[in-house]
Amino acid sequence: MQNDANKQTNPGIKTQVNLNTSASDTASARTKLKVNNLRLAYGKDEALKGIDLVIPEKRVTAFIGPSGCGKSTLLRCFNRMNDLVDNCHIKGEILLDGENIYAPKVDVAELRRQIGMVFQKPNPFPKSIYENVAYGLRLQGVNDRRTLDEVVESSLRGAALWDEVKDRLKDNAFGLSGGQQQRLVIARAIAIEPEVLLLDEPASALDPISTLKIEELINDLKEDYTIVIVTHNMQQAARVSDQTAFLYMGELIEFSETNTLFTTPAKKQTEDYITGRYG
Ligand SMILES: Nc1ncnc2c1ncn2[C@@H]1O[C@H](COP(=O)(O)OP(=O)(O)OP(=O)(O)O)[C@@H](O)[C@H]1O
Repeated sequence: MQNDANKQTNPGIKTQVNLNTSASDTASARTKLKVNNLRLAYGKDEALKGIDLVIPEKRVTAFIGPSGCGKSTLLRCFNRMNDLVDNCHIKGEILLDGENIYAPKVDVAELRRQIGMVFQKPNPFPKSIYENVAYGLRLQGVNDRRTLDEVVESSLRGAALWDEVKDRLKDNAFGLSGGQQQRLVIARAIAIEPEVLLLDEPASALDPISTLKIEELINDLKEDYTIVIVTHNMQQAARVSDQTAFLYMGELIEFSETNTLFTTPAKKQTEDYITGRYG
């Protein structure tokens, strides 16, 4: 999905790249996810045409590219969300810590616990702030009050929301602002201790200040989690990610360090896209 207000095609991008992680940092990172010749078709329409990609652990990887190029489809493959789509055919493999997540023996519910997902529009449950965060643990059968209290607090702190909600934990989550709701959803995701967080345009429905908070949060979260983010906003990709994949019409055109991709792209198609010539 696309939010034109956030769609950035500003050639000035080159001055705003994230300089936090060097190429050698990423090169030395352990591989968390490995995509091997991944092909996906909705019916007869190929949306992913043989993707190969390595996602390093505890780094932020961004997917960019024009609308319809397959960013969200690729993201959804990592926790098998596309399994829920009728007539969706997938070939190839995705290895999580070396194990193919598409192998028949894989427990998909457990996979989705390990690989959490946050969507474009905040989707808290119609419950209290506390119960939103406790939800996953309760599903796992945890009902001990002290354990729940501890996890709710640490998850809300982890999502940089605790100070804003600690005195209103029993209030309905719908009373929070959009940006707070999105951080609540992130708290709900991290409460069950995933290893990977998939973020599908997590800030595109938010105002600039909430967007900034989410970007700061992403930077903090990568200490503990492997993060993959889809964004239309190239400045955002440049600010938050360590490496960036540029997709075009179902193909991975270029994948490199974010600094490199935005300053000296290897492919003309990438350069055309980041300088706003199409997209
Ligand atoms: N559930 C679906 N059924 C059929 N076709 C789909 C489905 N989801 C996506 N597609 C198609 O797959 C292609 C890739 O879509 P996808 O949403 O992954 O692209 P995207 O790059 O994330 O786009 P956007 O930036 O607009 O969200 C598009 O042609 C889209 O129409």
